[in-house]
Amino acid sequence: MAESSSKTSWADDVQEAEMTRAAESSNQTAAEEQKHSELVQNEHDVNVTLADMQADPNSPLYSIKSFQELGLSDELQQGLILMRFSRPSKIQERALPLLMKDPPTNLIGQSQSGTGKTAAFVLAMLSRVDLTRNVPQGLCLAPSRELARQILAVFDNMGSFAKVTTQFAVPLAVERGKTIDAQIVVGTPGTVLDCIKRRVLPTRDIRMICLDEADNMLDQQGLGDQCFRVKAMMPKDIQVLLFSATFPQKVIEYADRFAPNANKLTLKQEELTVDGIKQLYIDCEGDEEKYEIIKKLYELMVIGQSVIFVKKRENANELHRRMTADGHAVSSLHGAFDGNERDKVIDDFRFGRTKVLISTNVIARGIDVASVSLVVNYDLPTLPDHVTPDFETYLHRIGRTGRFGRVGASVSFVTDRTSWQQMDAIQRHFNCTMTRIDTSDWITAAKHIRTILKSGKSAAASSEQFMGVGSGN
Ligand SMILES: Nc1ncnc2c1ncn2[C@@H]1O[C@H](COP(=O)(O)OP(=O)(O)OP(=O)(O)O)[C@@H](O)[C@H]1O
Repeated sequence: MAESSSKTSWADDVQEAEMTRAAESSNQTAAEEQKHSELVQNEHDVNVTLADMQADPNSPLYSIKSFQELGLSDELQQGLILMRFSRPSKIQERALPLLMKDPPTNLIGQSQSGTGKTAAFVLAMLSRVDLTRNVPQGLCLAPSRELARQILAVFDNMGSFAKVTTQFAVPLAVERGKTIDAQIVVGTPGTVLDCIKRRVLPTRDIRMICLDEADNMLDQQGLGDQCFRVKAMMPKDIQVLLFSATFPQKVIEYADRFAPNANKLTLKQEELTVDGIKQLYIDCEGDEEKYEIIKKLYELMVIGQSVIFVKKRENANELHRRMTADGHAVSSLHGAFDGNERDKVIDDFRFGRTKVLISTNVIARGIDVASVSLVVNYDLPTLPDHVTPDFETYLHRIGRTGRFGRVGASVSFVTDRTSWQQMDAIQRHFNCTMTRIDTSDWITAAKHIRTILKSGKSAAASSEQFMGVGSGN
């Protein structure tokens, strides 16, 4: 796999929600501290009951088949062993036979966050590669550099025994003047389009195109146009795959146009939320109290790993600055960082070298870090009008925890009438209830969160997933 570094900011970023709204800490006495220290263990050590979950017909991880029955080659099955996947999840069990049968048929695949959609399309794409030909045969598009890079790593790991070659296609990753001959190309739409236009990426032999986070890409003017233009340059009979946890009504028409006559695996609205994620909220008076509360939260809780979502880059910078000044080890990531910085920040987080990541929506979708046990909506996500709640982004954000059967919690901050209304709308939309954390009694509040993170029939995968980033990183 050839991946070169990047030194510029990213034109292909997922659009960040552009809205603005954004904190008194009580001093801890020695006695309090002692009590707190009893509360603050890393609670997210996971129990092993994945097998039980996969036997529960109501779980999105349920399956009755084995990977062997899905007709994958020995090399791909070895890749699964490398990844430590013993049984398929529901989406994998359902999607794989549809994707692998001939003649190839388009597929629109929806399943809850963290239930293994990536492996479904990666395995399907790998299974169609003609290993004797060193030409691009599969193309996968993702809305952000981080997600494209993560998907590439899954291709590299799953395809390692089959010796499938891959190429990363984000700005500056494609060597100047060199024609891409890797069998699988993973990138962001703008760069891929550019490579095709410059005739660096030959499309003649591409048989399959997959859009991950398809609703997000097709719904955004810039990204959507780029995706349609990329597809227009593909062979006419290409197999099209669209995957996401969400397909809101307004995107369905685009999806049907992009993937005509597709088989569809979809979810009902009430099936969208993940049971293992406990949704909490904290009510506070305004920005200053909000900051004091988050500071307190991190003083009191040792949280495995967590992501704090804010609305804008400036807010990420400011929160990073304040928390650092107050002695918290935090990192931050957003679209203004250059490619190398972004890779370093996400790798440090992925490999546990950093524990708290403050970010914009740039990592709201798809990013898979198993030990994230808490997601904080420091600012609730909104549409560009800065008022209407962005339901899909909310779901994707909280889906950064509770991956593949793990437990996790999300905490959303509400500070005023508008954010109350947004939270209320989110609850009604997903028919879910967010539980209030009473911050007037921190001992109880911390205990409450701890209990949530420890409890639950939901459980982790039988082992930590092998989730390296691609070779050369
Ligand atoms: N069959 C399996 N057995 C064990 N673990 C699995 C299996 N399939 C996927 N996983 C693991 O589950 C985690 C979540 O998978 P993945 O990122 O593909 O979810 P997703 O459905 O694409 O999520 P999102 O909607 O957030 O993009 C990953 O760490 C992956 O390695």
